[in-house]
Amino acid sequence: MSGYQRIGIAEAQAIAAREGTALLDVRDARAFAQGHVDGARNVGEKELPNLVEELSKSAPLVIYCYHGNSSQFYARIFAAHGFADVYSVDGGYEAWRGPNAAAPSAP
Ligand SMILES: O=S(=O)([O-])[S-]
Repeated sequence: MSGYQRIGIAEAQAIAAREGTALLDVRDARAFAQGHVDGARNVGEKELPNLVEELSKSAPLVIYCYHGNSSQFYARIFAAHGFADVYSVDGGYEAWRGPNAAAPSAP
């Protein structure tokens, strides 16, 4: 099957926790530096050609952005390059971090 799936946060968290899953954060570097999901890798459009060569096409690939729109753009591209298990996270990072995460926690 080609294409990608849109998934919610609970499913995204479950898939991201699986061994071998690649988790991509496609927001800008500044947003990533301010906070991101553990284990995520920050990537941009320029890196797409390298990523389609580098990442496993059979391993799950979970992509999130700010709200779940641009991650679909990336997901479509990976799927078109033969990635079999591609997910775009509905709600993006904003949903993933949850309503209680607005303020960074102080040490
Ligand atoms: O990152 S976004 O396209 O969902 S605003």
